[in-house]
Amino acid sequence: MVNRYLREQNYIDGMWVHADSGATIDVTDPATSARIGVVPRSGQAETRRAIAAADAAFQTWRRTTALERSQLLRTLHDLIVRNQQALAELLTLEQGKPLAEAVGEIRASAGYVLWFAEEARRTYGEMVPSPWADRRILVTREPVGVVAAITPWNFPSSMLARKLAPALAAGCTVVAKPATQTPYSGLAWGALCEEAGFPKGVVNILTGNAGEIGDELCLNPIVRKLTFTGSTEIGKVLLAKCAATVKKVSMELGGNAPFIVFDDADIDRAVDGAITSKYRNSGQTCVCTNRFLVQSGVYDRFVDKLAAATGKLKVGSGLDPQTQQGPLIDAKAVNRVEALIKDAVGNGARIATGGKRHMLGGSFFEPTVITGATSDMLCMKEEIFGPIAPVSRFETEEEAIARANDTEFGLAAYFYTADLARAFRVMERLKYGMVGVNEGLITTVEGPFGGLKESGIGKEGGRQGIDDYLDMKYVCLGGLEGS
Ligand SMILES: NC(=O)c1ccc[n+]([C@@H]2O[C@H](COP(=O)([O-])OP(=O)(O)OC[C@H]3O[C@@H](n4cnc5c(N)ncnc54)[C@H](O)[C@@H]3O)[C@@H](O)[C@H]2O)c1
Ligand SMILES: O=C[C@H](O)CS(=O)(=O)O
Repeated sequence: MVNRYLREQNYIDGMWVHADSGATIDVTDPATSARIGVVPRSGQAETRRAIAAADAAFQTWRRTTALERSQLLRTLHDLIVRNQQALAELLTLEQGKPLAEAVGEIRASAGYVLWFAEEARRTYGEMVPSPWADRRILVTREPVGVVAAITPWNFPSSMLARKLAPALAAGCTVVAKPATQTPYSGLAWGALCEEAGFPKGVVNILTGNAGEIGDELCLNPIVRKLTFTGSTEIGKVLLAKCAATVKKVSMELGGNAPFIVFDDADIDRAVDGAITSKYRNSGQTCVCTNRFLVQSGVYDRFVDKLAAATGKLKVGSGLDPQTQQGPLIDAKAVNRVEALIKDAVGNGARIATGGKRHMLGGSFFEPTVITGATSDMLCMKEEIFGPIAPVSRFETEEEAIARANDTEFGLAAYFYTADLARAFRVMERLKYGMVGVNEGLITTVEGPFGGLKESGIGKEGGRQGIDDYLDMKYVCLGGLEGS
């Protein structure tokens, strides 16, 4: 495969290197499982070297000025924008999403870099009025140091952008491990940072044995912060391991988004929002709607319109410009989706459209609407991470809010209503980190992204996104008699 950003080696201390053993991991086409390339199968030793390189680089990088870091990040942003097509093709090849969505992800990545190029120069401190005539009170914010970043396969570029950009802006250095299924978009960040002129060791990207690399990143005391995006299950494992050295942690974890449609909603707008929120990346996003709660008065109309729109979605290769639904990430994901449908139907749900593997075979699956869903079904309780839309009926606002909140997750929630008073009542009672009101696509760098409860800790993007990469220091400046 010819792509100027394809790298099949680790990027450590400014060098492209194989795993010490020379061992590799196959990278496969999500649709067919055919091998498309290899990456290093690294472990603890390579990770230790990457951490040491980041630590050495930090001693200099931390002393660059905010303006210098801002200018380098702008150079990085411009590089990403100029090469968005090549980066998007690489992303679609390894992850499968439609090329248009991949271009959107690359543009979002560039957006995070530009945002934090600007935020780099606004990490203000404070001077607090002193109670003592001979002393002054200063509050400063300083880079935390070496940051470890572990990212998922579903947005292999933008999830790393959300970590690299604020970390570099704050003056930190980074060791990143991309997902095993989609390593190339992560390694491409090494090539981009190298091309932009970031000093060696500031950014280090390595692939390999997730457990071994993860253990070293979590347990090595030189690493002062772990930022993780992935499943709640793995997030809990890493959170516990980071306790041993009391690291700062950011956790962007799983979701179980409710999508509530009230009787007074604009149904066509709600269906448009439902399609976007449910089927983006073939339902493989953390903020995808996981369950639809529809008030009785509009239930039949909403289901009919949603099923009709879902049935029109074009399934195919992500490289085909006509495709709206690419393959799931692998065969395991297909089996999981099938099992959720079987459980729902076995408990009385009905299939309004879809419901089985697509005729294209491989990891392609029919976008599916399930009606008559009830709260005891697995698809209403677990993160689906696939193109299934379970629809359940409700009677009252109280019932909708109670059911929406009845989950250990708290990432994103959506609801549609024309009633402003109801909008405020529901918005204020939903226990979620992010809420879309009459909108199904809410992610933007300006909005602080992150969840509550078992959906995570911390925010990415927004004014708040750089805070997790800074330590606050209080300085009492004495000996100022007569000042
Ligand atoms: N909240 C968010 O912003 C957000 C964004 C994207 C995805 N996600 C979540 O991510 C999940 C899907 O991504 P996934 O399947 O890659 O998640 P995952 O948890 O299986 O893997 C995430 C990353 O952790 C690594 N990993 C796995 N086991 C590890 C271990 N023992 N030690 C160290 N690292 C380990 C993987 O290699 C990968 O790089 C979903 O639950 C989704 O909701 C959340
Ligand atoms: O999967 C989770 C991503 O954060 C989705 S989004 O593109 O940021 O909305």
